[in-house]
Amino acid sequence: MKRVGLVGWRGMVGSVLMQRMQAENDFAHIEAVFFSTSNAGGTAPSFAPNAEPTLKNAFDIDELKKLDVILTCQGGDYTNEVFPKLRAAGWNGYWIDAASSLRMKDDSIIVLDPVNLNVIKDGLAKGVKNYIGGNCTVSLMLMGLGGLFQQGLVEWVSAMTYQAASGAGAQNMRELLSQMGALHDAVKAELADPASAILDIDRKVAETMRAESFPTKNFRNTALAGSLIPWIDVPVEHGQSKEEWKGGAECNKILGNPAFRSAGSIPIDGLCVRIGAMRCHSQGLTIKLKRDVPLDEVSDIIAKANDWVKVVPNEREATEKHLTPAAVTGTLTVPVGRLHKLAMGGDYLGAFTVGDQLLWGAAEPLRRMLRILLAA
Ligand SMILES: NC(=O)C1=CN([C@@H]2O[C@H](COP(=O)(O)OP(=O)(O)OC[C@H]3O[C@@H](n4cnc5c(N)ncnc54)[C@H](OP(=O)(O)O)[C@@H]3O)[C@@H](O)[C@H]2O)C=CC1
Ligand SMILES: N[C@@H](CC(=O)OP(=O)(O)O)C(=O)O
Repeated sequence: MKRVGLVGWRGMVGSVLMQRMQAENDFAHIEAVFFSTSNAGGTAPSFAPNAEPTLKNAFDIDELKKLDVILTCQGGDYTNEVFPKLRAAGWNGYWIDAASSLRMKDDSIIVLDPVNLNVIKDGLAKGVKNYIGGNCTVSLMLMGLGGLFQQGLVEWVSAMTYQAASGAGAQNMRELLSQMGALHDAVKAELADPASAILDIDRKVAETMRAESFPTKNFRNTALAGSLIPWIDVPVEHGQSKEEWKGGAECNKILGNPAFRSAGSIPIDGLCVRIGAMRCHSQGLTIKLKRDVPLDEVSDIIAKANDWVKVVPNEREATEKHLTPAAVTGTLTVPVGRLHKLAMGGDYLGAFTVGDQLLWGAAEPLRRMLRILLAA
């Protein structure tokens, strides 16, 4: 049985991972060793039957060296500190990671097996040891539209995103709810009175979200509730945010294409926007097809690409019921809808997709990579 070290298991992504690993009985197939950056020597969680009883120190290179596989959701700072030391110490095990630090390195593969199992298998055969989960927005787009890419039908994509608070972290989810509460509190009396004027309510809400006292520390002094933030992560070249750059860079790497912006890669670009959803990212997509593929064929290709994508008919009721963060949150289903040819021509496809950014966007590709390794 492989000894698998779990780091970051009690964080937000890690907790979702633990839930999924229990649901899929993954712990029956491994000897789990739980690590902590803050509580070494504490009691390890009881849900893993073959686990060591105490938490190990996540910075102890000698302990980490004893493992066959390390699966970490601890974050990029941890990876940057520990991974180079571990490799320098001669450790040759498999490193599976949620953080972005190693994604674009030549000796790592971005894992999303329903889309790139061939790339993963090729990597394993070549002795690649680092398998990194993709950016949530990228993974969710490919889970939804992977079929079109696999059939070689995509010339370029423009993705306009609507990203949930969870992508910014647990504290941001809390802050979003605090903002919602503060807005409601500001107009509670008026809301209880059906005769109150809506423009008075609106004015008070606007004053509240602009006030010094509005809880905005985690969102960099910006209101999200009742508003949106059209910038995610740090600026990079070409006027893009880093989140926007990841769309092109990671998608092409996942698909095994030449590097983004080089000959033979697929141009993928757009604007990434934070909105007041809890943990589902949504994306409005313009897809330039290489030819005018009939819509029923497009729909069929998308639907058959994997077991989780579901095509939602381009109808109002079906869209309202199945193509929203409220409908999708907490599930592995990736609905794709609003499919129609755009006014620009028959080779321009409009689409909208929604996905849980903590499941397919973060935890699920990691546990599936572990199972691929165990089966290899
Ligand atoms: N948030 C997201 O949407 C995504 C995140 N990622 C990656 O995953 C990494 C981890 O993200 P995320 O799970 O959001 O990070 P969290 O902040 O939720 O957890 C990270 C670590 O913080 C420590 N921690 C300190 N206080 C607490 C507490 N009260 N509850 C739980 N853990 C606590 C834990 O380490 P310890 O037990 O050692 O103290 C935990 O493993 C990110 O840095 C990113 O690289 C990837 C994709 C999506
Ligand atoms: N940046 C993403 C979340 C995330 O953690 O992405 P990455 O895994 O690429 O760092 C968001 O804000 O929604």
